[in-house]
Amino acid sequence: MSTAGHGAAVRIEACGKTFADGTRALDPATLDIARGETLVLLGPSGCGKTTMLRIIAGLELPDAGGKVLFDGKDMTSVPIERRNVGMVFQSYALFPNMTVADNIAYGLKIRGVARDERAARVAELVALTNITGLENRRIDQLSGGQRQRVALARAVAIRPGILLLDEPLTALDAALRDRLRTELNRLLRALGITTIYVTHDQAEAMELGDRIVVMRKGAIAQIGAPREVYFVPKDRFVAEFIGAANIVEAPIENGILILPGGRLSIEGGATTANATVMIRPETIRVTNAGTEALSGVVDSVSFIGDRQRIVVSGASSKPLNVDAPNTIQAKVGDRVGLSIAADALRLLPSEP
Ligand SMILES: Nc1ncnc2c1ncn2[C@@H]1O[C@H](COP(=O)(O)OP(=O)(O)OP(=O)(O)O)[C@@H](O)[C@H]1O
Repeated sequence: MSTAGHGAAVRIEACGKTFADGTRALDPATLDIARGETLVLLGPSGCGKTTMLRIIAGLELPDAGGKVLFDGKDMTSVPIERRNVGMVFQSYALFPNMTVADNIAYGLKIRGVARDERAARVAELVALTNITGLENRRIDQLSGGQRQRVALARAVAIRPGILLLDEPLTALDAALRDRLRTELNRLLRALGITTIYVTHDQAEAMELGDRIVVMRKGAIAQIGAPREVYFVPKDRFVAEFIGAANIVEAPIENGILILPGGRLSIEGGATTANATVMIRPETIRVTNAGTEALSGVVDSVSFIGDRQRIVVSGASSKPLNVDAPNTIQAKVGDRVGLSIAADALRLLPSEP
């Protein structure tokens, strides 16, 4: 028996949502999700992620004119139970008094799958989600992480074409969240189900997503592979939402960024009176003073273990955050040189 490779392609077409009280949760959006792809909807609270997920699930109707298509078939008015979707939410919604095995098999049972096949499917999923040995426990005898594994096993037991996950790891503590994220990644790749994953956690989005949809105030700010949205953010909002970003405002003259602490070459930098430039903290190298075109003074040094965060003032109009190897010796008050490659300076559109 194989559970691999049966994902459906999803298209949402001009799907917007205005609630009865007038709240505009989602501007009309069009989005194609490939068969087997993991697409992450990422954005701050209230940006419309859950609304988009609920429209795909069939829990919410899009405004007039919007369409939801699975493998080219119009599903817009098909109820959730006939969409062949599996769902997992932040809170587990498992049956607390049933055993783990009965929870996982529940959807199979109501679909009339024979007992032997149910047992085989449960055994396979218990192994896949690393909960072997817990089959006969009741849900209320499990830890949070174990419950979330059961919820996942139950959602994929029916072999859905589409798996919808809404912040499934948010309720867990940080260490467990990290571990489950890695496991979930492996599981999604193994199953090949088309997955739409809602989160406000950018690390989760980058690890799990084939593509990330960054959302802001009901609109799509950017769609791209994790590396693309990280290295080539479209605007300041995306730059600051995905990872740490230094945003520098300074003039550019003939391809040279003019900063209080020195001058830097910038790719594609036409002359501009007030350019907005993003610099990721890990692309800045701290060197000896006097060796670089740019210099500043160390404001603070925070040892983080695998690296250190050094804040340097005087180089730019605002202090620069630098992620440096933990071997660099820098003390507060030291004058240091800063080396930044021309392609690490990312010009952003100026905003009012
Ligand atoms: N049934 C509803 N009636 C009215 N407004 C709603 C309803 N459901 C959601 N909203 C509003 O729509 C907007 C988008 O909500 P949504 O739940 O999609 O955001 P989200 O990005 O998932 O946020 P969060 O991460 O906080 O869950 C919010 O302003 C929310 O208050």
